[in-house]
Amino acid sequence: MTEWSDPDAMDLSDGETFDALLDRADTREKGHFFEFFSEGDELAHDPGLRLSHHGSEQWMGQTLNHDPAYWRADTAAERGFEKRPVHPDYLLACVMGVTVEDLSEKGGYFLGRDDVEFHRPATAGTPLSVTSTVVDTRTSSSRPKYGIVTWETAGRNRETGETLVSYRRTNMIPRREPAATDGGAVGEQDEGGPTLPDTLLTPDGERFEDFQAALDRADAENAAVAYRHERGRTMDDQLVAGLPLATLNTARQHHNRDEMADSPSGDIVAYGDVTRSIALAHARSDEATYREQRFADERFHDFVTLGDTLYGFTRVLDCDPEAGPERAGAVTFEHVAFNQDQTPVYSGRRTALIQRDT
Ligand SMILES: CC(C)(COP(=O)(O)OP(=O)(O)OC[C@H]1O[C@@H](n2cnc3c(N)ncnc32)[C@H](O)[C@@H]1OP(=O)(O)O)[C@@H](O)C(=O)NCCC(=O)NCCSC(=O)C[C@](C)(O)C(=O)O
Repeated sequence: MTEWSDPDAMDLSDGETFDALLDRADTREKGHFFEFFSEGDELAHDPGLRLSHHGSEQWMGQTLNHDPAYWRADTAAERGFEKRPVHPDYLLACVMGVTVEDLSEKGGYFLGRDDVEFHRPATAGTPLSVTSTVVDTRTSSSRPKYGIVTWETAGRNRETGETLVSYRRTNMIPRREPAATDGGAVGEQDEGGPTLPDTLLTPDGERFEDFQAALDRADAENAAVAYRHERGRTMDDQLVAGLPLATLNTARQHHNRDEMADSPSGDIVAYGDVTRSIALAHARSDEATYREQRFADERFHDFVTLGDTLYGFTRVLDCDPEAGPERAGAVTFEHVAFNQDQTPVYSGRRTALIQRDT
Protein backbone atom coordinates (compact mmCIF):
# COMPACT_ATOMS: atom_id res chain seq x y z
CA MET A 1 0.00 0.00 0.00
CA THR A 2 1.27 3.48 -0.85
CA GLU A 3 2.41 5.39 2.19
CA TRP A 4 1.30 8.95 1.31
CA SER A 5 3.36 10.49 4.06
CA ASP A 6 6.46 9.01 2.38
CA PRO A 7 8.68 12.00 1.42
CA ASP A 8 9.32 10.35 -2.03
CA ALA A 9 5.60 9.96 -2.82
CA MET A 10 4.31 12.20 -5.63
CA ASP A 11 2.30 15.21 -4.58
CA LEU A 12 -1.09 14.71 -6.24
CA SER A 13 -2.90 17.31 -4.17
CA ASP A 14 -2.26 20.12 -6.65
CA GLY A 15 -3.95 19.62 -10.05
CA GLU A 16 -1.66 22.03 -11.89
CA THR A 17 1.48 20.27 -10.71
CA PHE A 18 0.07 16.95 -11.83
CA ASP A 19 -0.93 18.42 -15.23
CA ALA A 20 2.61 19.65 -15.69
CA LEU A 21 3.94 16.24 -14.70
CA LEU A 22 1.77 14.51 -17.31
CA ASP A 23 2.88 17.01 -19.96
CA ARG A 24 6.54 16.09 -19.33
CA ALA A 25 5.98 12.33 -19.40
CA ASP A 26 6.22 10.17 -22.56
CA THR A 27 3.33 7.81 -23.22
CA ARG A 28 4.18 4.14 -23.67
CA GLU A 29 2.19 3.50 -26.81
CA LYS A 30 -0.09 0.64 -27.75
CA GLY A 31 -0.81 -0.42 -31.29
CA HIS A 32 0.74 0.88 -34.49
CA PHE A 33 0.35 3.80 -36.82
CA PHE A 34 -0.07 3.35 -40.58
CA GLU A 35 3.67 3.81 -41.24
CA PHE A 36 4.44 0.61 -39.28
CA PHE A 37 2.85 -1.68 -41.89
CA SER A 38 4.59 -2.90 -45.08
CA GLU A 39 3.27 -5.32 -47.65
CA GLY A 40 4.37 -8.87 -46.89
CA ASP A 41 4.85 -8.34 -43.13
CA GLU A 42 3.62 -11.26 -41.06
CA LEU A 43 2.33 -10.85 -37.53
CA ALA A 44 1.49 -13.51 -34.94
CA HIS A 45 -1.06 -12.30 -32.42
CA ASP A 46 -0.34 -13.30 -28.89
CA PRO A 47 -3.40 -12.85 -26.67
CA GLY A 48 -4.44 -16.14 -25.11
CA LEU A 49 -8.09 -16.33 -25.99
CA ARG A 50 -9.81 -19.70 -25.52
CA LEU A 51 -13.25 -20.11 -27.06
CA SER A 52 -15.95 -20.80 -24.49
CA HIS A 53 -19.63 -21.62 -24.34
CA HIS A 54 -20.02 -18.79 -21.85
CA GLY A 55 -18.60 -16.28 -24.36
CA SER A 56 -20.56 -17.74 -27.25
CA GLU A 57 -23.84 -17.76 -25.32
CA GLN A 58 -23.30 -14.21 -24.11
CA TRP A 59 -22.62 -13.13 -27.70
CA MET A 60 -25.65 -15.02 -29.06
CA GLY A 61 -28.03 -13.82 -26.37
CA GLN A 62 -27.09 -10.16 -26.73
CA THR A 63 -27.20 -10.21 -30.54
CA LEU A 64 -30.45 -12.26 -30.76
CA ASN A 65 -28.82 -15.27 -32.43
CA HIS A 66 -31.11 -18.04 -31.22
CA ASP A 67 -30.27 -21.01 -33.49
CA PRO A 68 -30.66 -23.97 -31.09
CA ALA A 69 -27.77 -25.92 -32.66
CA TYR A 70 -25.38 -23.57 -30.86
CA TRP A 71 -27.23 -23.81 -27.53
CA ARG A 72 -28.14 -27.51 -27.23
CA ALA A 73 -26.16 -30.71 -27.76
CA ASP A 74 -29.14 -32.73 -29.09
CA THR A 75 -29.96 -30.20 -31.84
CA ALA A 76 -26.28 -29.87 -32.68
CA ALA A 77 -26.10 -33.67 -33.16
CA GLU A 78 -29.26 -33.67 -35.32
CA ARG A 79 -27.67 -31.00 -37.47
CA GLY A 80 -24.56 -33.12 -38.08
CA PHE A 81 -22.12 -31.43 -35.68
CA GLU A 82 -19.84 -33.88 -33.84
CA LYS A 83 -19.95 -31.64 -30.78
CA ARG A 84 -21.96 -28.52 -29.94
CA PRO A 85 -19.97 -25.76 -31.64
CA VAL A 86 -19.53 -22.14 -30.64
CA HIS A 87 -21.42 -19.68 -32.84
CA PRO A 88 -19.56 -18.69 -36.04
CA ASP A 89 -20.16 -14.93 -35.44
CA TYR A 90 -18.52 -15.30 -32.03
CA LEU A 91 -15.63 -17.28 -33.53
CA LEU A 92 -15.06 -14.61 -36.19
CA ALA A 93 -15.29 -11.78 -33.63
CA CYS A 94 -12.79 -13.54 -31.34
CA VAL A 95 -10.30 -14.17 -34.14
CA MET A 96 -10.52 -10.54 -35.18
CA GLY A 97 -10.64 -9.33 -31.58
CA VAL A 98 -7.20 -10.71 -30.76
CA THR A 99 -5.65 -9.06 -33.83
CA VAL A 100 -6.72 -5.57 -32.80
CA GLU A 101 -3.84 -4.86 -30.41
CA ASP A 102 -1.32 -5.41 -33.24
CA LEU A 103 -3.30 -4.14 -36.20
CA SER A 104 -5.85 -1.49 -35.34
CA GLU A 105 -5.68 -0.43 -31.70
CA LYS A 106 -4.59 3.06 -32.72
CA GLY A 107 -8.17 3.79 -33.66
CA GLY A 108 -8.76 3.34 -37.39
CA TYR A 109 -12.23 2.32 -38.48
CA PHE A 110 -13.08 -1.11 -39.84
CA LEU A 111 -14.10 -0.47 -43.47
CA GLY A 112 -14.77 -3.92 -44.85
CA ARG A 113 -13.97 -7.59 -45.09
CA ASP A 114 -13.92 -10.14 -47.91
CA ASP A 115 -13.32 -13.86 -48.49
CA VAL A 116 -14.60 -14.91 -45.06
CA GLU A 117 -14.47 -18.70 -45.08
CA PHE A 118 -15.47 -21.02 -42.24
CA HIS A 119 -13.24 -24.08 -42.67
CA ARG A 120 -14.63 -26.23 -39.85
CA PRO A 121 -16.83 -25.82 -36.77
CA ALA A 122 -15.03 -24.64 -33.64
CA THR A 123 -15.78 -25.97 -30.18
CA ALA A 124 -15.58 -24.57 -26.68
CA GLY A 125 -12.19 -24.98 -25.00
CA THR A 126 -10.26 -24.38 -28.23
CA PRO A 127 -7.29 -22.05 -27.71
CA LEU A 128 -6.75 -19.75 -30.69
CA SER A 129 -3.65 -19.09 -32.70
CA VAL A 130 -4.10 -16.13 -35.04
CA THR A 131 -1.75 -14.76 -37.70
CA SER A 132 -2.04 -11.93 -40.23
CA THR A 133 -0.16 -10.87 -43.34
CA VAL A 134 -0.17 -7.31 -44.65
CA VAL A 135 -1.40 -7.54 -48.24
CA ASP A 136 -1.90 -3.89 -49.12
CA THR A 137 -1.14 -0.43 -47.75
CA ARG A 138 -2.10 2.86 -49.33
CA THR A 139 -2.60 6.43 -48.27
CA SER A 140 -6.15 7.75 -48.21
CA SER A 141 -6.74 10.43 -50.80
CA SER A 142 -9.75 11.83 -48.94
CA ARG A 143 -8.63 11.60 -45.31
CA PRO A 144 -5.08 12.92 -44.82
CA LYS A 145 -4.91 11.74 -41.20
CA TYR A 146 -5.37 8.11 -42.23
CA GLY A 147 -3.91 5.35 -44.38
CA ILE A 148 -5.75 2.24 -45.54
CA VAL A 149 -4.35 -1.20 -44.75
CA THR A 150 -5.55 -4.66 -45.81
CA TRP A 151 -4.51 -7.83 -44.01
CA GLU A 152 -5.20 -11.52 -44.54
CA THR A 153 -5.89 -13.25 -41.26
CA ALA A 154 -6.28 -16.91 -40.30
CA GLY A 155 -7.59 -18.21 -36.97
CA ARG A 156 -6.43 -21.71 -36.08
CA ASN A 157 -6.88 -24.21 -33.32
CA ARG A 158 -3.64 -23.71 -31.41
CA GLU A 159 -3.46 -27.38 -30.41
CA THR A 160 -4.07 -29.04 -33.81
CA GLY A 161 -3.05 -26.24 -36.19
CA GLU A 162 -6.32 -26.65 -38.11
CA THR A 163 -7.64 -23.49 -39.72
CA LEU A 164 -11.06 -22.53 -38.38
CA VAL A 165 -11.73 -19.29 -40.24
CA SER A 166 -9.88 -16.98 -42.61
CA TYR A 167 -10.62 -13.59 -44.15
CA ARG A 168 -9.22 -10.41 -45.64
CA ARG A 169 -10.04 -7.14 -43.87
CA THR A 170 -9.45 -3.46 -44.55
CA ASN A 171 -9.19 -0.63 -41.99
CA MET A 172 -8.45 3.04 -41.96
CA ILE A 173 -5.36 3.43 -39.75
CA PRO A 174 -4.21 6.77 -38.28
CA ARG A 175 -0.96 8.12 -39.70
CA ARG A 176 1.77 9.30 -37.38
CA GLU A 177 2.32 12.16 -39.85
CA PRO A 178 -0.83 13.35 -41.65
CA ALA A 179 -0.37 13.44 -45.44
CA ALA A 180 -0.22 16.68 -47.37
CA THR A 181 -3.54 16.53 -49.21
CA ASP A 182 -6.49 18.86 -49.14
CA GLY A 183 -8.81 16.05 -48.10
CA GLY A 184 -11.24 17.40 -50.68
CA ALA A 185 -12.99 14.11 -51.41
CA VAL A 186 -14.22 13.45 -47.86
CA GLY A 187 -17.77 12.28 -47.67
CA GLU A 188 -18.22 11.72 -51.40
CA GLN A 189 -20.78 8.99 -51.98
CA ASP A 190 -20.19 6.18 -54.42
CA GLU A 191 -22.64 5.67 -57.23
CA GLY A 192 -24.35 2.71 -55.58
CA GLY A 193 -25.39 -0.54 -57.25
CA PRO A 194 -28.22 -1.24 -59.66
CA THR A 195 -31.68 -0.33 -58.41
CA LEU A 196 -34.09 -3.18 -57.66
CA PRO A 197 -37.28 -3.78 -59.65
CA ASP A 198 -40.48 -2.21 -58.30
CA THR A 199 -41.93 -5.52 -57.16
CA LEU A 200 -40.30 -7.08 -54.13
CA LEU A 201 -41.30 -10.60 -53.13
CA THR A 202 -41.04 -12.33 -49.77
CA PRO A 203 -40.51 -16.11 -49.48
CA ASP A 204 -43.53 -17.99 -48.08
CA GLY A 205 -41.47 -19.87 -45.50
CA GLU A 206 -38.01 -20.37 -44.13
CA ARG A 207 -36.81 -23.50 -45.95
CA PHE A 208 -34.56 -23.86 -48.99
CA GLU A 209 -37.56 -24.67 -51.22
CA ASP A 210 -39.27 -21.42 -50.12
CA PHE A 211 -36.27 -19.34 -51.20
CA GLN A 212 -35.97 -21.26 -54.48
CA ALA A 213 -39.70 -20.85 -55.26
CA ALA A 214 -39.55 -17.12 -54.48
CA LEU A 215 -36.57 -16.65 -56.80
CA ASP A 216 -38.34 -18.60 -59.59
CA ARG A 217 -41.40 -16.42 -59.13
CA ALA A 218 -39.27 -13.28 -59.19
CA ASP A 219 -37.62 -14.39 -62.45
CA ALA A 220 -41.02 -14.87 -64.06
CA GLU A 221 -42.41 -11.53 -62.83
CA ASN A 222 -39.35 -9.31 -63.28
CA ALA A 223 -39.26 -8.86 -59.49
CA ALA A 224 -36.64 -9.29 -56.76
CA VAL A 225 -36.81 -11.32 -53.57
CA ALA A 226 -36.13 -8.74 -50.87
CA TYR A 227 -37.75 -8.09 -47.51
CA ARG A 228 -37.33 -6.48 -44.07
CA HIS A 229 -37.04 -8.24 -40.74
CA GLU A 230 -39.22 -7.01 -37.93
CA ARG A 231 -36.87 -7.16 -34.96
CA GLY A 232 -34.67 -4.27 -33.94
CA ARG A 233 -31.98 -3.98 -31.27
CA THR A 234 -30.97 -0.77 -29.52
CA MET A 235 -27.26 -0.45 -28.87
CA ASP A 236 -26.41 -0.35 -25.17
CA ASP A 237 -23.15 -0.44 -23.21
CA GLN A 238 -23.07 -4.20 -23.18
CA LEU A 239 -23.17 -4.36 -26.98
CA VAL A 240 -20.93 -1.40 -27.73
CA ALA A 241 -18.22 -1.88 -25.08
CA GLY A 242 -18.94 -5.23 -23.39
CA LEU A 243 -18.92 -7.66 -26.29
CA PRO A 244 -15.73 -6.38 -27.99
CA LEU A 245 -13.87 -6.39 -24.68
CA ALA A 246 -14.98 -9.99 -24.13
CA THR A 247 -13.20 -10.90 -27.39
CA LEU A 248 -10.06 -9.02 -26.25
CA ASN A 249 -10.73 -6.31 -28.84
CA THR A 250 -8.79 -3.36 -27.43
CA ALA A 251 -9.84 -0.82 -30.07
CA ARG A 252 -10.45 2.50 -28.32
CA GLN A 253 -13.42 3.09 -30.64
CA HIS A 254 -15.55 0.82 -28.48
CA HIS A 255 -14.68 1.73 -24.89
CA ASN A 256 -12.82 5.05 -24.59
CA ARG A 257 -15.28 7.94 -24.84
CA ASP A 258 -12.59 10.43 -23.87
CA GLU A 259 -10.34 9.59 -26.85
CA MET A 260 -13.25 9.20 -29.26
CA ALA A 261 -14.73 12.62 -28.49
CA ASP A 262 -12.19 14.12 -30.91
CA SER A 263 -12.55 11.51 -33.67
CA PRO A 264 -14.69 11.50 -36.86
CA SER A 265 -17.46 9.61 -35.02
CA GLY A 266 -17.29 11.92 -31.97
CA ASP A 267 -18.15 9.04 -29.65
CA ILE A 268 -17.56 5.34 -29.13
CA VAL A 269 -18.94 3.14 -31.91
CA ALA A 270 -20.07 -0.47 -32.07
CA TYR A 271 -17.59 -3.19 -33.09
CA GLY A 272 -18.39 -4.00 -36.72
CA ASP A 273 -18.75 -7.67 -35.85
CA VAL A 274 -21.48 -6.84 -33.31
CA THR A 275 -23.34 -4.69 -35.84
CA ARG A 276 -23.28 -7.40 -38.50
CA SER A 277 -24.15 -10.17 -36.05
CA ILE A 278 -27.33 -8.33 -35.03
CA ALA A 279 -28.42 -7.84 -38.65
CA LEU A 280 -27.62 -11.47 -39.41
CA ALA A 281 -29.57 -12.61 -36.35
CA HIS A 282 -32.62 -10.71 -37.64
CA ALA A 283 -32.20 -12.48 -41.00
CA ARG A 284 -31.57 -15.91 -39.47
CA SER A 285 -34.76 -15.57 -37.41
CA ASP A 286 -36.62 -15.77 -40.76
CA GLU A 287 -34.80 -18.81 -42.18
CA ALA A 288 -33.98 -22.41 -41.23
CA THR A 289 -30.20 -22.12 -41.20
CA TYR A 290 -28.27 -25.38 -41.50
CA ARG A 291 -24.66 -24.11 -41.64
CA GLU A 292 -22.80 -20.85 -42.27
CA GLN A 293 -20.40 -21.12 -45.20
CA ARG A 294 -18.89 -17.82 -46.33
CA PHE A 295 -19.19 -14.03 -46.53
CA ALA A 296 -17.96 -11.58 -49.16
CA ASP A 297 -17.98 -7.83 -49.83
CA GLU A 298 -18.71 -6.84 -46.25
CA ARG A 299 -18.77 -3.04 -45.91
CA PHE A 300 -19.31 -0.76 -42.92
CA HIS A 301 -20.95 2.34 -44.32
CA ASP A 302 -21.64 4.46 -41.26
CA PHE A 303 -21.06 4.63 -37.51
CA VAL A 304 -23.29 2.86 -35.00
CA THR A 305 -23.31 4.62 -31.63
CA LEU A 306 -24.97 4.14 -28.24
CA GLY A 307 -28.74 4.44 -28.51
CA ASP A 308 -28.95 3.59 -32.23
CA THR A 309 -31.37 0.80 -33.13
CA LEU A 310 -30.36 -1.78 -35.73
CA TYR A 311 -32.75 -3.40 -38.17
CA GLY A 312 -32.18 -5.83 -41.04
CA PHE A 313 -33.02 -6.03 -44.75
CA THR A 314 -32.32 -9.06 -46.91
CA ARG A 315 -32.18 -9.71 -50.62
CA VAL A 316 -32.01 -13.30 -51.93
CA LEU A 317 -29.49 -13.53 -54.77
CA ASP A 318 -29.12 -17.18 -55.64
CA CYS A 319 -30.10 -20.74 -54.71
CA ASP A 320 -27.90 -23.74 -55.43
CA PRO A 321 -29.61 -27.10 -54.83
CA GLU A 322 -26.42 -29.04 -55.66
CA ALA A 323 -24.24 -27.47 -52.94
CA GLY A 324 -24.36 -29.00 -49.50
CA PRO A 325 -25.65 -32.26 -48.05
CA GLU A 326 -28.98 -33.92 -48.90
CA ARG A 327 -30.73 -32.04 -46.10
CA ALA A 328 -29.78 -28.54 -47.21
CA GLY A 329 -29.17 -26.28 -50.21
CA ALA A 330 -26.99 -23.18 -50.49
CA VAL A 331 -28.61 -19.76 -50.56
CA THR A 332 -26.68 -16.56 -51.23
CA PHE A 333 -28.11 -13.45 -49.58
CA GLU A 334 -27.23 -9.80 -49.45
CA HIS A 335 -27.87 -8.50 -45.94
CA VAL A 336 -28.07 -4.86 -44.93
CA ALA A 337 -28.11 -3.48 -41.39
CA PHE A 338 -29.75 -0.07 -41.08
CA ASN A 339 -30.48 2.27 -38.21
CA GLN A 340 -33.62 4.05 -36.94
CA ASP A 341 -33.15 6.73 -39.62
CA GLN A 342 -33.03 4.02 -42.31
CA THR A 343 -29.33 4.74 -42.92
CA PRO A 344 -27.41 1.63 -44.02
CA VAL A 345 -24.53 0.86 -41.67
CA TYR A 346 -23.44 -2.58 -42.91
CA SER A 347 -23.88 -4.69 -46.03
CA GLY A 348 -22.47 -8.06 -46.97
CA ARG A 349 -23.03 -11.11 -49.13
CA ARG A 350 -23.53 -14.35 -47.27
CA THR A 351 -23.79 -17.95 -48.45
CA ALA A 352 -25.41 -20.31 -45.96
CA LEU A 353 -26.82 -23.81 -46.18
CA ILE A 354 -30.57 -23.70 -45.53
CA GLN A 355 -32.51 -26.78 -44.43
CA ARG A 356 -34.82 -28.47 -46.94
CA ASP A 357 -38.42 -29.42 -46.25
CA THR A 358 -37.60 -33.07 -45.60
C1 LIG B 1 -14.97 5.43 -42.01
C2 LIG B 1 -15.91 6.40 -42.70
C3 LIG B 1 -16.10 7.65 -41.82
C4 LIG B 1 -15.26 6.85 -43.96
O1 LIG B 1 -16.13 7.79 -44.55
P1 LIG B 1 -15.81 8.41 -45.93
O2 LIG B 1 -16.97 9.23 -46.38
O3 LIG B 1 -14.48 9.05 -45.88
O4 LIG B 1 -15.84 7.08 -46.73
P2 LIG B 1 -15.24 6.61 -48.08
O5 LIG B 1 -14.88 7.76 -48.96
O6 LIG B 1 -16.20 5.61 -48.55
O7 LIG B 1 -13.92 5.85 -47.65
C5 LIG B 1 -12.72 6.49 -47.25
C6 LIG B 1 -11.58 5.77 -47.97
O8 LIG B 1 -11.62 4.37 -47.59
C7 LIG B 1 -11.65 3.56 -48.77
N1 LIG B 1 -12.48 2.40 -48.49
C8 LIG B 1 -13.72 2.40 -47.94
N2 LIG B 1 -14.15 1.15 -47.79
C9 LIG B 1 -13.16 0.34 -48.26
C10 LIG B 1 -13.02 -1.05 -48.35
N3 LIG B 1 -13.98 -1.88 -47.96
N4 LIG B 1 -11.88 -1.55 -48.85
C11 LIG B 1 -10.89 -0.72 -49.26
N5 LIG B 1 -10.97 0.63 -49.17
C12 LIG B 1 -12.10 1.15 -48.69
C13 LIG B 1 -12.27 4.45 -49.85
O9 LIG B 1 -11.88 3.99 -51.13
C14 LIG B 1 -11.72 5.80 -49.50
O10 LIG B 1 -10.41 5.89 -50.01
P3 LIG B 1 -9.79 7.32 -50.40
O11 LIG B 1 -9.70 8.14 -49.14
O12 LIG B 1 -8.44 7.05 -50.96
O13 LIG B 1 -10.75 7.93 -51.40
C15 LIG B 1 -17.28 5.76 -43.05
O14 LIG B 1 -17.07 4.79 -44.04
C16 LIG B 1 -17.89 5.12 -41.86
O15 LIG B 1 -18.42 5.77 -40.97
N6 LIG B 1 -17.84 3.76 -41.81
C17 LIG B 1 -18.23 3.00 -40.63
C18 LIG B 1 -16.97 2.60 -39.91
C19 LIG B 1 -17.34 1.75 -38.72
O16 LIG B 1 -18.13 2.17 -37.89
N7 LIG B 1 -16.76 0.52 -38.68
C20 LIG B 1 -17.08 -0.42 -37.63
C21 LIG B 1 -16.64 0.03 -36.28
S1 LIG B 1 -14.90 0.26 -36.12
C22 LIG B 1 -14.37 -1.32 -35.62
O17 LIG B 1 -15.15 -2.22 -35.49
C23 LIG B 1 -12.93 -1.43 -35.38
C24 LIG B 1 -12.35 -2.78 -34.99
C25 LIG B 1 -12.91 -3.95 -35.73
O18 LIG B 1 -12.48 -3.00 -33.61
C26 LIG B 1 -10.87 -2.66 -35.33
O19 LIG B 1 -10.57 -2.71 -36.53
O20 LIG B 1 -10.07 -2.47 -34.44
